[in-house]
Amino acid sequence: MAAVEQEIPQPRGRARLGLPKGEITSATWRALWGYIRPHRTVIIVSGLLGLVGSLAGLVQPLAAKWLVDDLGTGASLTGSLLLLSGMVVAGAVIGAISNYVLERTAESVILSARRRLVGRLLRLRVPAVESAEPGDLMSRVTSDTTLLRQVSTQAVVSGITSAITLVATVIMMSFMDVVLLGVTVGVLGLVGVVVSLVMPHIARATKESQAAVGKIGAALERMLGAFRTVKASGAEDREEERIEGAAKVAWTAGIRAAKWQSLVGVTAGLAVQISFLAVLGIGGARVASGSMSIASLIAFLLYLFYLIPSIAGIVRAVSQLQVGAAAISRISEVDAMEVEEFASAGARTATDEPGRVAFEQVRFRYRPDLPDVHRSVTFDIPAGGMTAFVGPSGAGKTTVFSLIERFYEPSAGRVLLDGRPVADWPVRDLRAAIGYVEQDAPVLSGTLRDNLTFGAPGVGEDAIAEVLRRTRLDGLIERLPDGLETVVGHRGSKLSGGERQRVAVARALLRKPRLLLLDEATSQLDAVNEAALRDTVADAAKTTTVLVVAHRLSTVTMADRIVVMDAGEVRAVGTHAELVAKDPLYAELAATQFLASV
Ligand SMILES: Nc1ncnc2c1ncn2[C@@H]1O[C@H](COP(=O)(O)OP(=O)(O)OP(=O)(O)O)[C@@H](O)[C@H]1O
Repeated sequence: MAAVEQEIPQPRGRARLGLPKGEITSATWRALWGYIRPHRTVIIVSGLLGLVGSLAGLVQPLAAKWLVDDLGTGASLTGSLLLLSGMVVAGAVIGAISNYVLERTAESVILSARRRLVGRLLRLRVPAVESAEPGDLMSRVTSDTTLLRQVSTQAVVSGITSAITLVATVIMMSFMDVVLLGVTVGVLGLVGVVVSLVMPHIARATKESQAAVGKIGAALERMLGAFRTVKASGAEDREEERIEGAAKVAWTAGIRAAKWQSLVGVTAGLAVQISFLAVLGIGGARVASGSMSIASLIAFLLYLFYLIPSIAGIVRAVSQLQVGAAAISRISEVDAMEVEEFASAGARTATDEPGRVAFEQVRFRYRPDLPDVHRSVTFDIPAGGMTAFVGPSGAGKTTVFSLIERFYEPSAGRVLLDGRPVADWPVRDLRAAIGYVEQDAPVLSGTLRDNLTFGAPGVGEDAIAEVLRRTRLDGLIERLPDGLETVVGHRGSKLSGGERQRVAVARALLRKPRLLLLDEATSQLDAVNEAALRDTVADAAKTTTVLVVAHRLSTVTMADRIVVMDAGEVRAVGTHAELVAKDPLYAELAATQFLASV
């Protein structure tokens, strides 16, 4: 049959997970709007509350002016004092409520960002994850999302309310004295120039700092993932240096961001002080010349002080936006990574019949820059029974399983389950039909029960007991004081290698697979474990199709058929006896590689 040429999906991860660029683009605004949109009503209401609080404060200088005017005329101060106090209290209460609502909303923004990211990470395609660092991906969920807190609510609201308050204050000032207003605006204009020059530096430093935090995560994951190897290799000091190196980069970038932020803060503060002095000097002269009243000067000065929080609010908002933009772009990079289509809920097909598997001239390589692992693989495996895949290390045996599970797509040819190309199966339905035991038999942290029911949640106690018996794990469970509730440690470190394998097999069997893929461990098992596993597999082969990447003679001799792979091709198919007689490579493998485990 003719090979079907297909594009190899490119792993887009690494290319996209580099150091992000510095600018705030329209994509940043779009992403920011995406985070804010579900909470827009709450944000607008609390923003309005904040605005009311700020504007209530604006009346204070006016009340102060009336108070001073009243002092001059000898009228009663009670009314003005009451108004002033009322304004202060109302402004403070409204401000506090608005602040609480905003903080609460910000936490909700972080939660929904984390939810979305986690959902996305779990659905990424295998090549996309392989081209990224797990620790860096983790830091995007934990650390970068935290940076959304301010930008998503505080920055937006305080930026807008501060800008409105600033405009209102300036209008009020213009009623007091236009000349003094001109002086003030002139000085403050300088702040705007400095701030706009400095902001991109803050964005860049923050991005570097976050990227370094990602590197710390990656380095930690590497170290903790191979903790015993690190210790056994005496590599503690070197690993420490590595992690410290990333921490120092984060520190340097953080310091740089802090430097620029301080510069902005100082500039804003200085500008206000200078305008104050200028207004005091020029205003004093104008009062002396009779061009304005002392009450207007006092009110103007109060408005000037009122400008401080507005300016600080705008400066803070812009700088938070820079910080948030760094986080948004790192999070958006995960959004850009390739995910699997999950159209179906993972339903089992109606049948429980053993599956049929076929490869038709399959060609595959892991990355475009790597050589073909499968050059032209063709085989046909009928339903039921046990088929062993053998061949030298690196022949592409495990890759056969990865292609059946659709972790990768072949560049040419077809992989079929039940005569239907796996590419046409909804991914979840396809995987629901398969039980897969990887070579290193991963066991997850948690209890034995968690691990057993991982692929079949809700499975009954009887089914668990039955599978435990079949995998000879019943004895182990009885010996353990906590039985099925025993915590197995990180990656099952509290279990022996053989036990881990049997737990992985039991987990796969509990899914009642129509196709069981078993990548046999290359490590030697003791006689009891090996016999237990062999019996389990032989037993499973009665009701399901079992494919085993075999490393043991005991496995191949009981196989119904053996597929011999070499250099990305199938070179022979037959039984043990047939292949020993007709295939020199198999005869050699049988005589050398497998003999050790007889
Ligand atoms: N994720 C991957 N990315 C890039 N190359 C890979 C990847 N997985 C495997 N390879 C390469 O593909 C080739 C075939 O690997 P595969 O695991 O299928 O071999 P195998 O026949 O199962 O070997 P073994 O008997 O040692 O387990 C090897 O050269 C391996 O280095």
